[in-house]
Amino acid sequence: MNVDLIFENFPDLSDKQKDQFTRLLPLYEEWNSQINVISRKDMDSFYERHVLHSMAIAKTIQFKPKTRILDVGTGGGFPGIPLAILFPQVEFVLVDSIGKKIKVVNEVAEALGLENVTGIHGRAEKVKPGFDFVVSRAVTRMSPFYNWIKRHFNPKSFNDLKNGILYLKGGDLKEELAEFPKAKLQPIQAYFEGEFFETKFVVYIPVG
Ligand SMILES: C[S@@+](CC[C@H](N)C(=O)[O-])C[C@H]1O[C@@H](n2cnc3c(N)ncnc32)[C@H](O)[C@@H]1O
Repeated sequence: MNVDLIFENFPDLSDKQKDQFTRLLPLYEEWNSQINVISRKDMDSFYERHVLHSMAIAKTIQFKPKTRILDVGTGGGFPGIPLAILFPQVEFVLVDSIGKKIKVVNEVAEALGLENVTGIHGRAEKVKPGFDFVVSRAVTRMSPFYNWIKRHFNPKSFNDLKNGILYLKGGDLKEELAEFPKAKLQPIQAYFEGEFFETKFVVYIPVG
């Protein structure tokens, strides 16, 4: 599984973006040998499980330039780094409570020349508000997550979707999302082929 998977699913990438996506794998291989940010067994399917999965958000919404996005619990930079490559005019703040993961985020962003990425070491609850969207993957259940970030949003939206949360989640979410009647689930399988995506969704919850 290589970077062609990304090029096939996003055929309009510029040469610069293609180069950045191609360089992601060797960069993460290098960093992962020093600091474990991606499970080693997943490195074989890095472009599918991490990069393409993160980019499902971009099939749900095309962020407009100057949109501000917070990636909560980004770990080594997912979904924030692939989205930042895809939307160079959009500002991304990637936060994680583990400092060494944020070191990897900032090193990868610098190596790729991603001037639209800021990595912050800290807790999501404490980040200064002012975002249009919060993106996330594999951090916690929606109820505590919502409480961490519900005051982080700009009141007005200029995108095609109202400001809110875009969360990559899997499994049976009926119970978890029962208290969020406005939640919309978009199956990722509608965008990408592959067994990995069969039970996964982009969950969108408007906030405010
Ligand atoms: C399972 S990892 C997922 C990392 C990344 N989103 C991904 O999908 O590869 C969960 C991450 O959330 C971070 N985290 C948990 N609670 C947090 C909080 N309150 N604020 C910031 N980061 C948090 C952890 O440090 C960890 O790196």
